[in-house]
Amino acid sequence: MVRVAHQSSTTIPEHLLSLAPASPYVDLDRAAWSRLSASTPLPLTDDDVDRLRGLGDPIDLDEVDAVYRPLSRLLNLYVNAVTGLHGATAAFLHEQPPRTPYVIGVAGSVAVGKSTTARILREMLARWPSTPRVELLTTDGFLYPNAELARRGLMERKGFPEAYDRRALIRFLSRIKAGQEEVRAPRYSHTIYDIVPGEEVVIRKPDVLIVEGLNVLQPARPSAVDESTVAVSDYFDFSIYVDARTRNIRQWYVDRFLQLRRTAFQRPESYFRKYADLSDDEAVTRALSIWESINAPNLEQNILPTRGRATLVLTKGADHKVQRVRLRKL
Ligand SMILES: Nc1ncnc2c1ncn2[C@@H]1O[C@H](COP(=O)(O)OP(=O)(O)OP(=O)(O)O)[C@@H](O)[C@H]1O
Ligand SMILES: CC(C)(CO)[C@@H](O)C(=O)NCCC(=O)O
Repeated sequence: MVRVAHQSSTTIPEHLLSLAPASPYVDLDRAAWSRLSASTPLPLTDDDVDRLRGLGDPIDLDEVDAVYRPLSRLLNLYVNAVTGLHGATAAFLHEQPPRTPYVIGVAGSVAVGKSTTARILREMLARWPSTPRVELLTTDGFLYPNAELARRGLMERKGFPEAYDRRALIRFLSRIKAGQEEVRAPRYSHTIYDIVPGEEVVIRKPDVLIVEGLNVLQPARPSAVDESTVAVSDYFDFSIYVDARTRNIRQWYVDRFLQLRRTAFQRPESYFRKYADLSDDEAVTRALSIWESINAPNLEQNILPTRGRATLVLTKGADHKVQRVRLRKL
């Protein structure tokens, strides 16, 4: 038997160290990241941030200034660069440049704060002269209706990849990218916990479309032989993964459940009406049980493994503030 001596990393020769795979990301702490946009104006006010904040998310103008101002500047540079590239292709082909929306994906766990990130970005990007029309879409609308989930035995798998009509989502995105005048998607309601029959979201040729969802960075299924070999993220020009420690996200989920119990769950049409009258202890137990049986396994098995596919990773601390930003540079 050959014994391999333990070698500390300090003893690895310099020329071998350079062979280690380079990370595709540049890793910046909050202060370094926020210094990158000194000359970019901050277009939002305290009132705007109050309006855009999600339930339980303490985001404030300071956070928007430190984290979202540089991000909106970076995205503005990218949008202009892609427009230039489309112009180059069109000039080469002797064609008019196409007007296709710039598509941004926002991924991350349930309760991590994706929708707040998406709403803030929408507002910031809309203030740039080159992208006045920014639309937002959540992939919740592409969940199968509850009746179909029940038929497939998937009611306890909401948010898992198999609970979505992936083909319909891909069809939707291909129409968006083709520059179709009007593209429609089903509407999901958190209150009734289901697709709303007969209602649609209509997207009309925006300059930027932000697509937010748990599953947006999932790779294509390798076994499929039809259009589903395409991944949702193939339609993205840029993607953001909102990241945090699982134990913090679990806490945010439970806190939000307690808040919803006093608000949305009270509505007669709420699917969770049955939880409205639970005591604090009972509500915490119920929320933890949903978290541990559905949202945590989905995070671990399906969402976290897609983090390395994102263009940008925002890492939040226990106080929801972004502590670290990783930007793909390769
Ligand atoms: N059962 C519910 N009833 C009413 N509103 C809800 C319910 N669950 C979530 N919401 C609201 O809908 C918003 C979006 O919730 P959703 O579950 O899609 O977000 P998420 O996936 O947890 O992501 P994030 O918190 O990252 O935006 C939340 O901010 C919350 O206020
Ligand atoms: C609709 C999703 C899947 C994503 O937004 C999520 O909010 C959800 O309902 N998850 C299922 C478990 C739960 O009710 O938290």
